[in-house]
Amino acid sequence: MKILDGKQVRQADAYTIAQEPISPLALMERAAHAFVHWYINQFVQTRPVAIFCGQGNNGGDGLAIARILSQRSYSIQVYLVAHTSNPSDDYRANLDRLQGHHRPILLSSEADIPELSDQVIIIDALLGSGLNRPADGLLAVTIDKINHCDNKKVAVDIASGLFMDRLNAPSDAIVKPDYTVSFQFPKLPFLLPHSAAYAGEWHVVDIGLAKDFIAHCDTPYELTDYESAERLKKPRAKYAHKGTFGHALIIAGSYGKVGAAVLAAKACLRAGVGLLTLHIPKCAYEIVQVSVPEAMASIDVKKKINTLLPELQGYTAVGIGPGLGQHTGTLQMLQQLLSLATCPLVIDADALNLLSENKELFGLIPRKSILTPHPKEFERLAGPGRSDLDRLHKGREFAQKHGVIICLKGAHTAVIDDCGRVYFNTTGNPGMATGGTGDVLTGVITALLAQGYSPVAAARLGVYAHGQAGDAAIKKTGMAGLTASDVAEHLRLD
Ligand SMILES: NC(=O)C1=CN([C@@H]2O[C@H](COP(=O)(O)OP(=O)(O)OC[C@H]3O[C@@H](n4cnc5c(N)ncnc54)[C@H](OP(=O)(O)O)[C@@H]3O)[C@@H](O)[C@H]2O)[C@@H](O)CC1
Ligand SMILES: [K+]
Repeated sequence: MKILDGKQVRQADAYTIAQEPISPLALMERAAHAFVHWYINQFVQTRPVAIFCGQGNNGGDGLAIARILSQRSYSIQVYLVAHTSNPSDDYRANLDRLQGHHRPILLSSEADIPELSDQVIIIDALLGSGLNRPADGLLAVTIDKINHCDNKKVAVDIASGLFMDRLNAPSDAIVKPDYTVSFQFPKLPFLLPHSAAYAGEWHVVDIGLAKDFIAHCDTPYELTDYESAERLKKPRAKYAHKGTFGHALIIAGSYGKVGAAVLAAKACLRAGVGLLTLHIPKCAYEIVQVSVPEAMASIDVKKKINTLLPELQGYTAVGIGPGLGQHTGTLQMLQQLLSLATCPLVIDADALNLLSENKELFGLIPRKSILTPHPKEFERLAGPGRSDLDRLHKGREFAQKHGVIICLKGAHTAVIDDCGRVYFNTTGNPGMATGGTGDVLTGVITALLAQGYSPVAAARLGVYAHGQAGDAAIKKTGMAGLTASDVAEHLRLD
């Protein structure tokens, strides 16, 4: 699913109106019905509804939603905030249509803002994607009051006060909803850590904007959702043998961090690799042979760290990093690997830290290698970002400049390809913020690369499957109890 900017959404809107054709008012009605369809599946009729409306089209949606809910026997009360001398035509039309069903209350000062009982659900339709300055005056006061209620809150399209395409200042008044029901597309701030709190749990509803327009819309931002993940998957052929699914080499582990190598190996096998060799220091030999009997071991000359690059011939993908440590001998091995590798690599954890400390090695990284930093590791690589958006721009620049793919890990891990396109992941949960899940991810992506997936597909599908495994695992363990081993165990690539 694509993520469009405000201008593109307006263009999609105008194109649909002209080509379908459909009147703007009928399109607003369709959007309101799509919202209500979601709403009635979520909240029972016995919960009263307070709908706060502005005077743009977002407010028009709110009024249409109020009418449709009232026709469905929901008990509603509309509160209007007059913030412009020029209300939109479709706002006016829906205000007319509401007459006979319901009498809205106009809020003209702070004292008019109602105290709501706990049972009331708040629908926020004050401001939408047409926000062109921070909310102030009575709008800001109303937003503040809404935020101070414990009531459940649902934003129509986007939380009032949240900019779609630019950063808000920390002091801006923005509704903090429990849910956002977004029309046709998610908005970029839903995917960024600092603004995600202003989206709550977000849902996208189809309002029938023209599919051909959307298909041709050029945007750097997309989601990896269920449909796109399914499209990325390659079926496993009936007459396949273990050679069909590649031979992965994972270079991992050091004294005290052998577990990282084990986790990466288990995940690699669960993600369907044909053969796996683990290159490990001597101290890890017995641990690995016992805990991952399916993997072959390549043993380093050193007891506690990896220093000697094995012969690379025959491997279809190489992953390096989990539990590696940052010893000088290991750095030399990494340098050798970067120079000699003929296939793309997966570079994680300590291998990334070694690169950050030795930036002159960037030029050696094989093209289309996959780097999997968490935000701190990314800052060490590319410098600090002033904001999430700035970090994302830095990621796009870095990926293009060095011809690599970056998995910038977070709640919505961003896979950034070497053309600067960004694919936000939609699976996973906060339980996965625990030691070892990164090692599991390295194993999964290395397995997919080894099986012949393109690096971008391996990164997108790997990140998606990793999150999906975390989601499956918490059904048994709960969020707090989730371990990286649970994630590895619940991986399912078909
Ligand atoms: N294609 C779709 O997806 C569809 C979208 N639809 C809906 O339309 C919504 C977008 O509608 P919209 O453009 O009218 O914007 P919206 O935010 O309601 O109002 C903007 C008005 O408020 C004003 N204003 C701006 N900032 C302000 C501020 N801080 N404080 C005070 N005033 C401020 C500004 O006027 P100004 O005061 O600048 O003259 C402007 O007139 C979208 O979110 C969705 O809900 C559906 O109906 C159908 C299909
Ligand atoms: K809103």
